[in-house]
Amino acid sequence: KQFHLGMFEIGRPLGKGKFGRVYLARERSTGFVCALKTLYKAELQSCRAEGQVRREVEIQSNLRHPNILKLYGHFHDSKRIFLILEFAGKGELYKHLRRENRFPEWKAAQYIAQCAAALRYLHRKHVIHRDIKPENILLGIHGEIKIADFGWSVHAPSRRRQTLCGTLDYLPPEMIVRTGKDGSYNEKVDLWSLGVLTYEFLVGEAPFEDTKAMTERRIARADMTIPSFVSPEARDLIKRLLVLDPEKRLPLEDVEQHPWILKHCVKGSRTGKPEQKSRRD
Ligand SMILES: COc1cccc(-c2nc(Nc3cc(C)[nH]n3)cc3ccccc23)c1
Repeated sequence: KQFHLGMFEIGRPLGKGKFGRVYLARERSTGFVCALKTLYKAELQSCRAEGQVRREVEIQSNLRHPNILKLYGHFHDSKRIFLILEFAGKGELYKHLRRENRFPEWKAAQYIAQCAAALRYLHRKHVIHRDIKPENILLGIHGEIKIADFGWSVHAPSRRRQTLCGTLDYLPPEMIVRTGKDGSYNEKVDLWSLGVLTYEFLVGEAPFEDTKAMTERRIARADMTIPSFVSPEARDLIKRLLVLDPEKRLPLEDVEQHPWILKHCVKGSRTGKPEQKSRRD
């Protein structure tokens, strides 16, 4: 299907992404609301990120899962590339996390269960996300998780080529120090990141947050302390994901069946969750 800018009514800018801005948009003929992400070609060339964007489009446009942000299509003009993306009504998860400081266990467990389901779907398609962190997760209008930003995703197994920029907090040991026989790694990197995400949801900061050098050292030793206010069940899950040996990390099927997840995610079970009032947002 051919798309072009004239097909869309551009709404308010939602915010600024890495290589451009994101706008609310409506497709004129159908009234369909979406998010239009603009990427400036010049900037992509200067950061040699065209390959990442090509991969993002190729991978994300073939994915269909309720917890993965849909990419409906793309087009470009002389200066920009446009990605037509699903609109997630509640925006960036990390803004909610910063505002609330940390999530109650029932909310964190529901988010982690949805991330695990999305990762299971990705891994079945041999796609590694490689960049699971609050900044790359959006929230749908009903508070459901939408994993976005596949700029770093690749087909497994893989060897990293692009130098890593931005935070190391979420990277597993095997992506920091070349221990793997040929420095390659597999989808188990996403299991480590899921452990970091669980910790950050419950504690409000990443487990290895420190100076760059110290973070690398602490990751390489899985050196973290879990505060005493974290429940024993949640602590158990974190410890089973933040394991140095990728092969010994808890598989996603077992994450979804973990006592901490079942306690908070199975309908009607004792969750201690405040009755969900039908709040007007
Ligand atoms: C930096 O702040 C940014 C950047 C990009 C998007 C938002 C944002 N996004 C969305 N939804 C989206 C975004 C995409 C690609 N699909 N659905 C909703 C929001 C609501 C309030 C504030 C901000 C929002 C913020």
